[in-house]
Amino acid sequence: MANLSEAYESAPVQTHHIIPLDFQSVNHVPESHSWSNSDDSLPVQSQPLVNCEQISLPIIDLGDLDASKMMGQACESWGMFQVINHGIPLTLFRDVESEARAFFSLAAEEKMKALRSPSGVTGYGVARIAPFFNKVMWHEGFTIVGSPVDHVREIWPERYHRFCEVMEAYQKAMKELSERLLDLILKSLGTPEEHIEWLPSVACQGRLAPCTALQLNSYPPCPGPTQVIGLAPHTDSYLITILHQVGNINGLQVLMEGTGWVLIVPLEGAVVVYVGDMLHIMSNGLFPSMLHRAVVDNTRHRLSFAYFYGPPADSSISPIPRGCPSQFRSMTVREYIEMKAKDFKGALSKIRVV
Ligand SMILES: O=C(O)CCC(=O)C(=O)O
Ligand SMILES: [Fe+2]
Repeated sequence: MANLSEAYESAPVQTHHIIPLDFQSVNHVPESHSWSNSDDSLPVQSQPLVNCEQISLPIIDLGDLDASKMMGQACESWGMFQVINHGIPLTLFRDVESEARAFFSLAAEEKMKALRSPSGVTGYGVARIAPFFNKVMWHEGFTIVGSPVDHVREIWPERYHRFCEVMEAYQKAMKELSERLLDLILKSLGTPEEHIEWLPSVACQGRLAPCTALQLNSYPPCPGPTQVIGLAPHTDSYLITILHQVGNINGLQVLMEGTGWVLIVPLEGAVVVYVGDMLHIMSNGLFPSMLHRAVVDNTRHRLSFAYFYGPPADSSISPIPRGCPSQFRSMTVREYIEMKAKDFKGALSKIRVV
């Protein structure tokens, strides 16, 4: 996604919206992080942050002959599903976990050496959506677009190779999985392949690179978990997100119409796949891009890895013609990312035409 950098450069973030709290040095929730009585409010304030309802998301076996149909149904009804038999070795998840833990357990001043720049994408920092809220999230992250080498070498001049190799292997595996999943999801929509030249299955030599990013999320244990929010409610921007939740620590919640916030309990070995805004647009609103958030634990350090996959930066996205009027105008991936970086809550409604 190196070629999307300009979209982010056009919306630089102030340094205080990048530097995370030094979590190791606090034993109470500072006012800046206490969301309990803030105007931002937690959108559905009446909903408990913890002990909320749990749901069983559809679990789809990638080897199932009906996988495409099942994915289409899950995307339509839930905006998400879990995948098993995805072919990603458990050892790869463990390697990413061990590198992520090595990084996030460093002292704050060490992690600061890998800080994201105000107009950059790769590096250490709080979530990009931070400027849109008055309160600060109980979260630190490491975003990787392309290679993290320049940032990690600052910290580990001797052993940065290992971190980079593991992240590269994970990005490669996630890219392949994203493309398999997208082929199946788009098939379920009856997409005429020749209309989408960037589709993996139509891939030809010289194909433009898709926009991808890997986000390592860290939610340190919190002395007041009900006062804080790990990641504030948001939808993801690209086509699909593949999320791996480390261990059996609950955290991911999704806002379901009529029910409220529900917990997506981690399932060992499975990944959660969700529809992002661009797939919502392509499906002409048929597949919802769900609002989701992360809550934190009071004793355990939760990690999650989110991989975002989108079309090449200059390709245009628009609803796939399926006989109904288009709900969205077409725009390039770059334009959409720029809009969302400036107005993350209003971007989708700005391009809605009906
Ligand atoms: O940590 C989680 O469960 C959610 C992460 C997420 O939504 C994101 O990185 O966009
Ligand atoms: Fe997300």
